[in-house]
Amino acid sequence: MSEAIRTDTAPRPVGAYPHARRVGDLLFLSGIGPRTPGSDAIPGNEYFADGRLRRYDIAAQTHSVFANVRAVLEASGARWEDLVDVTVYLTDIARDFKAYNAIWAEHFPDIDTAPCRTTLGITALPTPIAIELKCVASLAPRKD
Ligand SMILES: N/C(=C\C=C\C(=O)O)C(=O)O
Repeated sequence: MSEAIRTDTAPRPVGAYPHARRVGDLLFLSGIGPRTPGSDAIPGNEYFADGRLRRYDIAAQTHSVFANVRAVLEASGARWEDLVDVTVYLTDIARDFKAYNAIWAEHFPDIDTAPCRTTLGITALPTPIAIELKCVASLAPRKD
């Protein structure tokens, strides 16, 4: 049996999926991006008059996606420290890895308690975002 979690404190899903699903002591999050809950605005994005993306700010997006992941965790009864595995998708890994990696270290300062991480460069994401996180959290008691 599993429980689907949806929350207004995270960006609305762009398809028919929940923000997270709890299966026993494990919590699986859907891919979460940096869109602002409620408005869909992407922090730091600037657009030309015709709507094309002019520039984006990977630092602003990275802080925002972490805040959104925190919101889903909290709505699910989990904490930041419960994250055990994170897959990070970047649409321009050559440009953005360094800045994103530095912000990651701010949010996970202790390597002994940080989640496992895999970072991938990909061609595109479904919305005009540059970073998306796919996370797994464990609600089982930890020993560290
Ligand atoms: N998780 C998905 C998209 C998320 C986009 C966003 O947060 O902007 C999906 O399509 O599976």
